[in-house]
Amino acid sequence: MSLDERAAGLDAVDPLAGEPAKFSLPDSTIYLDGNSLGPLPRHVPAVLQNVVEQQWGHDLITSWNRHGWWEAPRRAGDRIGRLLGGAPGQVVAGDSTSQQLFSATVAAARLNPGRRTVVIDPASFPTDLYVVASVAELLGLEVAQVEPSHLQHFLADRGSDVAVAVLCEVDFRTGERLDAPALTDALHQSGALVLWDLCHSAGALVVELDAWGADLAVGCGYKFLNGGPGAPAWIYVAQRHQEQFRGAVAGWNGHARPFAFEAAYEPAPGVSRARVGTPAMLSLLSLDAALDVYDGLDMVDVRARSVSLTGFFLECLAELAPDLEPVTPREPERRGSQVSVRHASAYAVVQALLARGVIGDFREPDIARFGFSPLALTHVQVLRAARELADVVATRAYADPALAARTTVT
Ligand SMILES: Cc1ncc(COP(=O)(O)O)c(C=O)c1O
Ligand SMILES: Nc1c(O)cccc1C(=O)C[C@H](N)C(=O)O
Repeated sequence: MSLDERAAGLDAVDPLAGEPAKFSLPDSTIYLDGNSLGPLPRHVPAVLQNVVEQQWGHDLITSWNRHGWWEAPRRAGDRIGRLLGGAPGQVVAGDSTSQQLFSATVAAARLNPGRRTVVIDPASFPTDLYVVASVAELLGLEVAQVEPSHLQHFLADRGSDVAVAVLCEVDFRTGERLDAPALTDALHQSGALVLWDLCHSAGALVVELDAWGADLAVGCGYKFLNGGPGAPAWIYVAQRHQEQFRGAVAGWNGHARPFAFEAAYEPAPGVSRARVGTPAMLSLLSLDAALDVYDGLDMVDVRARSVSLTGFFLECLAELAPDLEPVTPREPERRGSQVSVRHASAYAVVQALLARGVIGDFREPDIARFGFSPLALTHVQVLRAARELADVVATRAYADPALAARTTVT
């Protein structure tokens, strides 16, 4: 069977074949960067227009009550929680991932007093490394950079001093996925807590935070959750830790009685205590609206689509560009919703693809990265993207010196 027939066949039997129509993307574009900025769900502009003109413009301050603005962080949080295997009441949306990570790391150190080490994977997204270093500096803790494959060994030696490990489930460069339940268990056996960064998981992978027994987790709203540029992040605090949870910043939105305007801080019951200040409401309501796309969907089906799209891309590359080196694991359970390939001119390869309407991104030093929004793409588009990539490599279209000049920031 030809690749064209395979692509058409996969789209024809796809139980979620109607999902791509929910997104607004230019016809001329194949968008493979949903792990940096998710595409725009078609219905969101109308919702935002109403938020701006009716809620802000007309209903003004009454919208905090009338349009549920005050509850929006918890409302969006519960909707995100459902996608992460978290029962209601454990997730709240707000702030950036970096800020949530900072708060969650501080909270973890406080939840596990007497232990002086924070473990982090050196391959983490850099903000995680910076945040953990700044928490350690502030609280007088020590940072240990440990590769996940060495974690068991490290814990056998120094586990009794580990307060928390901060781990990204999916490597943002390679797309490799960790065995989160096994690592969570190993850390718990040493008495350590785990803080999962699920930026590259939420909305694309089957995450089971409650079933894993995760302690804390954070992630962003603008990647696979499609909340829009700069959409708020979120934090998960397992029910069992909520009464002791104290984040880095005690702000009035997290107070037990915010509108009593009391001088002394008393944390709100439950996960609301992880709120800090006034949320960026337009962005939060954009995220909340974008989450409608997931209503009624089971993450098992979403993940099946992600595996099918990424697997088909790998299959196409194996046939069309056999010399290209994928760095993403071929085993579906070991990869996120991303395929990365290594190429000495990866930056120029990505630029050449951009000129042909295929949007991926480049990651230092030599990675061309393609992120698959599991609901927005078709297998026919995936094949077209693979053909363009194979052609760019085979014809050395990337060798044009104009493409090698580093002119972009992302
Ligand atoms: C794994 C990971 N963590 C954290 C971040 C940073 O998030 P923010 O910019 O919301 O702080 C990103 C992406 O920017 C990321 O990929
Ligand atoms: N957050 C981003 C931004 O504000 C601008 C450009 C890119 C981003 C990203 O999210 C990058 C992303 N975390 C990555 O995995 O590379």
